[in-house]
Amino acid sequence: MNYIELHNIAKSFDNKNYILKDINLSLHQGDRVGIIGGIGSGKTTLLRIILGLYTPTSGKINRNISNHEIGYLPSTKGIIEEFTVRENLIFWSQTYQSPIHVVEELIDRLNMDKMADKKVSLLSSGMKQKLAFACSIIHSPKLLILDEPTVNLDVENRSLIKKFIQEYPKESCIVITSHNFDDIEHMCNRIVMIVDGTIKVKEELNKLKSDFQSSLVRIRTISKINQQQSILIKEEFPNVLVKDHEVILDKQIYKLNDVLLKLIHLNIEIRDVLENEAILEDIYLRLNKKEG
Ligand SMILES: Nc1ncnc2c1ncn2[C@@H]1O[C@H](COP(=O)(O)OP(=O)(O)OP(=O)(O)O)[C@@H](O)[C@H]1O
Repeated sequence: MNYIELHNIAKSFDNKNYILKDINLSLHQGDRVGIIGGIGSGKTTLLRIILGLYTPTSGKINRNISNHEIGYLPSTKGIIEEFTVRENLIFWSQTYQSPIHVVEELIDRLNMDKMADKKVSLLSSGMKQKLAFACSIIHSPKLLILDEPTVNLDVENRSLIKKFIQEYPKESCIVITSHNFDDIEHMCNRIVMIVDGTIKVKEELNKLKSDFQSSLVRIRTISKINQQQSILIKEEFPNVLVKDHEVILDKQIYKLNDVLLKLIHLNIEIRDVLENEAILEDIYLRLNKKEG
């Protein structure tokens, strides 16, 4: 079942510059959709269109879900600063008419007992993030829209939220934006990549990874690659990705041996060479590179 279908959606705030163009996207029951894209690429705008908070400039939206069945974690948090954590949860549970026992369950599952009676204005940004997440799921929504759910969180709480999302009822649909590709890989099975306001990639994560697996090679280095070395590598192999401790190349474009020789020539010590291993971050950088 499709909860929401977007057909040829475009959005402009000033009728001149288009933030989004030609957006076609369906959100199905069971989907875990990761929306990725650079800063200001239009991810939040797209979420707000899905939610009905922004009206598209053109295009058509079909909805098979009521607003009460949707949960939203905005990037700017919708929590009440004057209330305590528990009072916020009670407020949202009453707003959605969900059973009151859910409040205590969430406090327990999300490890919030120590902060439960603290005023929100006294909480750290990570604590506020966790509370905002709890508020967005208090009514067990069928469609859960999470704008950067793990931002500001420490490792422990990030993994708590990720586990919660992984265990969320399978028949729901979850849409997540994040700049943390590792988190997206752990929580999502479909990837939507936005570049220049259009959907550049809309694909199953596994398919995307297997498409890139055959040709990407990662050379990990012991020594840190400095700026000068990076420039020299890029001069000869413009399409490789150079990071502090690794060089990623596409075997369809360059010979592995040629790149290895170059690194050795530049006195860069090699740790190992990993073939057939694609991670979302590399795929994203590579797709962005091609476009640029
Ligand atoms: N209400 C608005 N009025 C005018 N411009 C807006 C409005 N909301 C967003 N924009 C513009 O739309 C563009 C996309 O913003 P959006 O917040 O959707 O990006 P994003 O991909 O979520 O960015 P980030 O990763 O930085 O959170 C930006 O240039 C932003 O300034």
